Amino acid sequence: MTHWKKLVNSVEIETGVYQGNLDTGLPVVFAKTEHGELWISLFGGQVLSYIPKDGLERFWLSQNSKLDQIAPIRGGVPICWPWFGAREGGPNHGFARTASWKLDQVKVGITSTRITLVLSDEVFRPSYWPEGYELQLDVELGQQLTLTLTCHNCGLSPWSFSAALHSYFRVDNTTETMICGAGTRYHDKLIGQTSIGQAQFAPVPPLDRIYTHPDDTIEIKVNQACSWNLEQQGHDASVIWHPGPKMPSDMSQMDADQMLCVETAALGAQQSGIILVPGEAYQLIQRIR
Ligand SMILES: O=P(O)(O)OC[C@H]1O[C@H](O)[C@H](O)[C@@H](O)[C@@H]1O
Repeated sequence: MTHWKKLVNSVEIETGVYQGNLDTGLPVVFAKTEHGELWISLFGGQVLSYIPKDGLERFWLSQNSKLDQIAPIRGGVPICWPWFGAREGGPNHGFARTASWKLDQVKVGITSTRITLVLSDEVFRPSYWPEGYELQLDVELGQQLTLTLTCHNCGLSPWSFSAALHSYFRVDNTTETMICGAGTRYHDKLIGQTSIGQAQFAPVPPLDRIYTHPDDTIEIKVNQACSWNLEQQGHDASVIWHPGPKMPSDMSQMDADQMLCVETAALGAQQSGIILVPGEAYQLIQRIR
């Protein structure tokens, strides 16, 4: 779906990089370079679309997503932080995906363009997360797209977090897609137990799996002729999700068959979180080709 790709009030802030709004008011950054096109929402610090030189959209964005700066955006690459999944007293997948990030810097280099967004406790410190933190998201558009999420502990005491780059990939047809590199061992969230599957498989929705020994590269074969490659760093798990027919209200049967979430996650041992001490930083990286 591309009907949302209209930029209003736009200003070119660096060569080929524009800041503006969608007609829903959503603040966005749009980049068009020799390497392709990229849309990023400042709400959620979320990449919404990436079309490299081959002209093929890598990310799925729900036709039903409101893009209203209130609800999480269903598509692209939401950032789950400071936790992945549910936690009592706070929103599912944490607050980073519904917070307003700031555009910090744009660097146009010889081989790539890097757009940096930040979110920190100075701007958003909810009562259920009173910790000192700064998040930095570097989105680098070069021969591939690289997303680097850096989490800093700027507080005075250690805290525990988990995180995911919750990428929604655009595929031709979910059930005809082949996944390779996720590993074989996973926690099946639908039945609440560990299972062992095939190293290469076609995802049949509904599925909600936390793969605990993924490779550094997962191949998503979208059809006979093409594959998306997802390289990961800093992760200890990869999540594969599709809700199947009982989908959330911001998804529709119309385009749900073209979606598959393959997510890069840092969850800690037995999904118990990762401890970050004051002054330390943690990086989670995705590279998409
Ligand atoms: O609906 P959301 O809060 O965006 O969550 C969407 C999905 O995210 C992940 O993939 C989880 O593993 C799923 O359990 C969850 O349903």
